[in-house]
Formats: sequence, C-alpha cells, structure tokens
Amino acid sequence: MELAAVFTDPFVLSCTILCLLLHLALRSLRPTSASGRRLPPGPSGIPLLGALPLVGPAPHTGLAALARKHGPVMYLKMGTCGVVVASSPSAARTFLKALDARFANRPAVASAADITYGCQNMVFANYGPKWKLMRKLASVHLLGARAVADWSRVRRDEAGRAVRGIAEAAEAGRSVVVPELLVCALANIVGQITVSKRVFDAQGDESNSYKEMIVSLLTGTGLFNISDFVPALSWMDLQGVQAKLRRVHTQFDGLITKLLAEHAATAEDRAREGRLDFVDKLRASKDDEDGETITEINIKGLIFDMFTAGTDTSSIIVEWAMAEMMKNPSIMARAQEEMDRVVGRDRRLEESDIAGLPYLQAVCKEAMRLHPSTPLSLPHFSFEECEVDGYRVPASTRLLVNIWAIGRDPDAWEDPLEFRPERFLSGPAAKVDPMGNYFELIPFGAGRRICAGKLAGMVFVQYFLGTLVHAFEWRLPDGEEKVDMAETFGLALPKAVPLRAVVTPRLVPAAYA
Ligand code: HEM
Repeated sequence: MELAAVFTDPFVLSCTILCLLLHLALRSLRPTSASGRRLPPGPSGIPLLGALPLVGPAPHTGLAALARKHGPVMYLKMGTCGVVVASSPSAARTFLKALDARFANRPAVASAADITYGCQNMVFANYGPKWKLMRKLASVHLLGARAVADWSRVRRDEAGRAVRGIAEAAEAGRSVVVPELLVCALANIVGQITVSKRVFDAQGDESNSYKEMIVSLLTGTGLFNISDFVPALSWMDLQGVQAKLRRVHTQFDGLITKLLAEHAATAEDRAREGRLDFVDKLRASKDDEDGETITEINIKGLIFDMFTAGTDTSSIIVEWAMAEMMKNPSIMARAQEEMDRVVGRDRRLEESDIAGLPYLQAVCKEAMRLHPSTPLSLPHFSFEECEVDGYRVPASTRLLVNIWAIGRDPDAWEDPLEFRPERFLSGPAAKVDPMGNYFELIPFGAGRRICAGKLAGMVFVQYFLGTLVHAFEWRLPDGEEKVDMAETFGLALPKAVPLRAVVTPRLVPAAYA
C-alpha cells in the first residue's frame, strides 16, 4: 500500500485515532508513585480529561471545595497536564517564596499565545533574559515608585473628568454604571502614559466596546480550555474559545497598530518638547549589555499588557468595594466622615491625602481580600522536580495559587466572609499589607512574578475609590432593593451584574468644575 493510501484507509485511521485516545486516556490518569515519593493528595480524574470536569464553571470555588477535601497543597491531573494548587497562606509561601525560582515560568497555553503575539509580552513570557529586560524597563519608565509618582498629574486629570461626567449625569437625573466610567478613565491614563494619547474622548459606545474586548480577553484566557490541557485536541477548539479570542485579538491589535502609527507621526514633536512617553523611552533604551533587545512585537505586547492587566483589574476592585459599601451604608458613612474630616468638602480628594486616610486604606484591603481581581492569579510553570511537605512535585507542573480561597481561609481570617475593614485597623491584621509580604493577603501575587503594576494598581484603587466616595452620595436606582453580589469567573472576577447607581454631589459646586 502507498503511504497516502495508508492514512486514508478507514481501518488504519480508526486504529490510529483509538491508539491516540488510549494514549491520552492513560496519560490523563493520575500517576501513582515514582522515585519512591508520592504526589501530593488530590482527586482522581476520568480518562482523557483527568480532573478537569471536577473543577466546574467557577474554578476558584471548585478548586477551593476540592482543597477542603484534599488539602492546601493538592495535585491534579487535568488532561495531560499536572497541576498543583496552593490554597492556604503557608502553601502560597512555599511555592512563591521557598520555591519561587523553580516556578517562575509560565505554561505554554494556546489561548494565551493567540492573543499575546506568541507570548512576546511580559505577562506570558517565559522566565529568562527577555522577560527580565521587559520587566526592568517597565519598572524604570512606567511602573516603579518614581515613575508612578511622575504621572500623578495624568491620574488627577482623568479623575477630574470622571467626576465632572458623573456630576453631569446626576444633574440630568441619569444613573451611572460604575465599571464603565472607571475603565474609560483607566484606559485613558494608560493611553497617555504609554503612547501620549487619550484613547476615548468620553465614556460612551467606543469605551464600552473597548471594555467588552478586555472582558472577552480576560474571560477567554481564564476559562479552563480543554485545548490548553489536552493539546492534542486543540485543533478542534471544542469550546470555541480560541476562535473567539483570535477575533478579539485582531480587533485589539488594530487598536494598538493605530495608536503606534499615530505615535510615530508625532515622535519629533515629543522629542523637541522633551515629553517622552513609555514607548519613546522603550525605543531609546531597548538593548541591554548582554545583547538582549526589545523588538517592535515586544512593544506591542507590552502595550497590550498595560491595557489589559492595568485597567480591568483595578476597576474590578473599586467596583466591588463600592458594591460592599452600598450594601453596608455604615461603612460608606464612616469612610465619608473620615474624608470630610481630613479633606473637607471644598475640594476633591488628592493622592497626597491618602496617607492620612487609614479607613479608606482598610476598605481597599478588605475589597482585595474578599474580591481579588485575579482569583487564581496567573498560572506558573515549574522548571524542575521539587519536594513539598515530603511529596514529589514533578518538573513541568502548572502552579495555581488560589488567592480567592486564601483571602477567605478561616484559619487566617476571623469571620472571613464578612466585609469588615476594621480588621485592618487593629489586632493581628493591622500590620498586613497586600504587596506580597503577607501570604494571607496576596491580591498581586508574590515572588519574582508578582504583579509588575502593583504600585500603580494600589494608587488607582485608593485614589479612584476615595474620589468617588468623597465626591458623591451613592444609592441604588429606584426599584432595585439589593446590591447583586454575584461573580462572573474569567482570568478576572468581576461582578456578574455591573454596578449601576444614582448619585448626588456632596462637595461645593466649584469642586466639580
Ligand atoms: C489592583 C490592581 C491589580 C491587581 C489585583 C493585579 C494582580 C496581578 C496578579 C495576581 C498578577 C500575577 C502574579 C503572578 O503571576 O504571580 C499580575 C501580573 C501582572 N500585572 Fe497586575 N494587577 C493589578 C494592576 C496592574 C496594573 C495597573 C498593571 C500595569 C499597568 C499590571 C501589570 C501586570 C503585569 C505586567 C503582570 C505580569 C508580571 C510578570 O509576569 O512578570 N497590573 N497582576
């Protein structure tokens, strides 16, 4: 028989498919033991998919339930991939501190590669010289403490525009949709500091469709996509996730390409006026002493990171904090009373006021504890085999840190399900900050892959939440009695129903000018 005929022969084809399925099924069963040490405890799976179906549509809650049964360090076989899940502060400390270097990679995930120019960005880059250079340049020119302080004027300006827009809505008797106005403001900040461009003139259809793009990207990449766990089946794209992500990516790439073309056309003006933005600075310092360099694709990848990782994440936390405060009016009143005392009602809140507002800071921490914007963080991937609590964790294992479960761990938090900012004012939690040093509260992750934008994220959340709560009274629209607190799972964890509210100004009229 000729070779071509062999592959079209129905019998040979059926046998090949059967062998492939059998091979996948065997690989997906939980390996028992090897090299004398056992794998960490975890559920057994079913052939082919392993434990994937046990995780359910909201993996952060599904994995938390499994961890209650199997323990805070749990090993699952999902499809053909080994996954270890850390679900307690001490398990997170083990993986993100003691074993940080070994788990510093990202897994090769088809759905991420599709939208990140083949992982040429910082968020999905493997741990190595290119990632280090991107991270260093982003820190020096955009996200480090000095850089974040340098662009406070941009944040002040966008917060002012947001406040004016809300005041106009109030005057016209219109309600406002909190996440829409926040994402519009944050995207405009990111646009200005990266490519000197406000991306949306005002909140409206254009900014709302941008938000939809980000939501689709975060939802799509966060989904437990069968193709990512059984790569041999990825060509079938069984859930249609990749096709959708590729469509949204084409749209997003169109936006970035347009921004970069406009940016190139105005480069000389910026150089003459000495007002260089992130992309200008990246191009001027793109090579390191070891010969590593940032390409134009990396620049696109970094812009993509800043818009996706930098907008919805912060806005989700502010929205949840507002929702919790509207649900608990005494918390809203206490925050407003603190701001009236420290800031007064004659002007808007400034970033420099935040240091004197401990209750506002506590509200932000409490929102990050109960509603972390990336509940399973981002996946890490191990370089080599290691030992954890006497168990063997093989090389090439994916690590998921269940930040959501850790924030609700009853061994770490008293009354963990209650929204109680006071817990951060006195007692054991008073010293806890969310910047990666206290493993019971790690909304930004921890270790060397900790969120590169944690300082910016913290300022966004505190400043925008403070500004909105100080400048307006917030209530639900007529006819709505309860704040809907349901979540939608993706890579991020937004409210299922966007928070809509009716507002009344509470400062002197000049503060809204
Ligand atoms: C409150 C807001 C934010 C939260 C809760 C948050 C959370 C996170 C988390 C959990 C990670 C993964 C950490 C890990 O892999 O262990 C991450 C990574 C990242 N975040 Fe954020 N983030 C926020 C805001 C921002 C902002 C404002 C930016 C940039 C403008 C940003 C840029 C990034 C980047 C570039 C990474 C990838 C870092 C790397 O892989 O080396 N984030 N973030």
